[in-house]
Amino acid sequence: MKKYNVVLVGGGSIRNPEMMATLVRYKEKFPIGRFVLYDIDQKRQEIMAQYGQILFREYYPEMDEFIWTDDPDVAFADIDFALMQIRSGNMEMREKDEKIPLKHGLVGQETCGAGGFAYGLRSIPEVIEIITKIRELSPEAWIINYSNPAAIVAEATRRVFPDDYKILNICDMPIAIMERYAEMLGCSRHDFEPRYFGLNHYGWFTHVYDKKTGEDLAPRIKQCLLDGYTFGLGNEEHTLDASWIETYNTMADILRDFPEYLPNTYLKYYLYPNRVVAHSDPNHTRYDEIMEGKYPRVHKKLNEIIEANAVRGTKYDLENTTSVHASYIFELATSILNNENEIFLIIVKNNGTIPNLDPDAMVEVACRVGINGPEPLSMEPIGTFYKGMIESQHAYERLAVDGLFEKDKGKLLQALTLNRTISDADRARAVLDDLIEANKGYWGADFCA
Ligand SMILES: NC(=O)c1ccc[n+]([C@@H]2O[C@H](COP(=O)([O-])OP(=O)(O)OC[C@H]3O[C@@H](n4cnc5c(N)ncnc54)[C@H](O)[C@@H]3O)[C@@H](O)[C@H]2O)c1
Ligand SMILES: O=P(O)(O)OC[C@H]1O[C@H](O[C@H]2[C@H](O)[C@@H](O)[C@@H](O)O[C@@H]2CO)[C@H](O)[C@@H](O)[C@@H]1O
Ligand SMILES: [Mn+2]
Repeated sequence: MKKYNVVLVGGGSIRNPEMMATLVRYKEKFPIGRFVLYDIDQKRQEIMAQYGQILFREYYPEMDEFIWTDDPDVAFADIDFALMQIRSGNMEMREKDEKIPLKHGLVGQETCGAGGFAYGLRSIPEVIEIITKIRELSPEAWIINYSNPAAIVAEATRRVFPDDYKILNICDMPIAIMERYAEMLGCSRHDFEPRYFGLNHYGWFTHVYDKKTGEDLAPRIKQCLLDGYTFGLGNEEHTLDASWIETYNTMADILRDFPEYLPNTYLKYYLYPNRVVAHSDPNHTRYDEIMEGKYPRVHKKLNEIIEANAVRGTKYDLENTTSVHASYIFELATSILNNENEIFLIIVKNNGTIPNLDPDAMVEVACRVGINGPEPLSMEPIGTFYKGMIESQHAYERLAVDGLFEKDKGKLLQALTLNRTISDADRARAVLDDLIEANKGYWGADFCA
């Protein structure tokens, strides 16, 4: 059986332990020849590499080679799959993305509103540079990108690599929501076949079909939510924190106001920005929660494994090492390679899938995915409320990318003014000036006032 060469771009990511452990679980369906961690920060990926050595020695002796590097020429040569998870500007900039808007009384979030805008303008040049390099060295590689904010990153990759069907932009939020529905109904998310539409972090489930019977379970899920079902802590590292639990539980509020479809969690930032700001602490955001929780928790576990291995050469326990996020990525990769044509939600060029939206918009919809890439499932036209919401957000996304590519501050101001979390030109101008200052050296242009 053919073995595949895989590079994980952003090798120091805090999600890497679960990615590597999931790689092991998929070795039958997705056998690996060479596995590469690539990061601009070798020091950051050192601990991941040490863990990987232990893991692969014990559970993946069939792997030919495992390396970690900060050299793109080494990392991207002769690659079949690139999985991209970079955080441009790292957590230091995430803190600014979250706290600067809050100073202006605006939503401060990693991927939405003014913070997501700043992050997007940093991500786009770096993602494009990496994909360009991958294409130079491995023209046929599949590139699965989930570096955020995926919506405007996808808009940029569509423009720069228009015919490249092997670049897939994805998000795990809908799948993480489906995992929560499955807990609610006492089944598995693999029992579901979703239908979904929107932009990334800005969409709705229209149906959640039972794969075996064809029954649409959406009405039951809605009823449970409206009857007061509450989400508690999840089983995974990323669902252990209070802010995420609150976000999951906001889905019921959204549904009470807009009962037609099951909402994505992120709609809370666009539908209730004032409430979100009122409940935010400008000095303690998701950034702080991660630095106090997820980062030390993951590093502690890795250090324990590395120390135990040094003393006893222990067999490390693979239980509880995967995640919805990692599983989803490998489910997608294997559906491509084995031409399984399973359904995934992918960010693709609309091309008439949602008939009454711009054909060029990068929409997130249900697609069958096999060796020839994603094939979107066509939909009925969407209603006026959803169309209006999506069109204004899509205009924001396009203007943000236009402004970056054309080095046009006026378009950046137009973008932020249109964003529903802002909707006011005075506030858009003020926050833009602060973001320009904070992002000097990142946006690829000097957007002086
Ligand atoms: N689309 C989704 O649904 C989804 C889900 C989870 C995570 N993400 C995204 O994945 C990314 C990683 O998240 P995380 O919390 O695991 O990150 P993290 O902050 O723990 O790690 C990110 C890594 O990226 C590296 N990096 C930064 N710029 C780079 C560049 N230009 N080239 C190579 N490496 C670079 C950093 O050095 C760091 O090691 C973020 O963009 C996050 O938003 C997206
Ligand atoms: O605040 P963070 O950095 O912990 O997470 C931000 C990401 O949140 C969404 O993702 C999922 C996560 O990846 C998944 O594993 C699940 O278990 O928890 C998160 C929320 O439920 C989002 O889709 C990503 O785009 C964000 O980067
Ligand atoms: Mn996402």
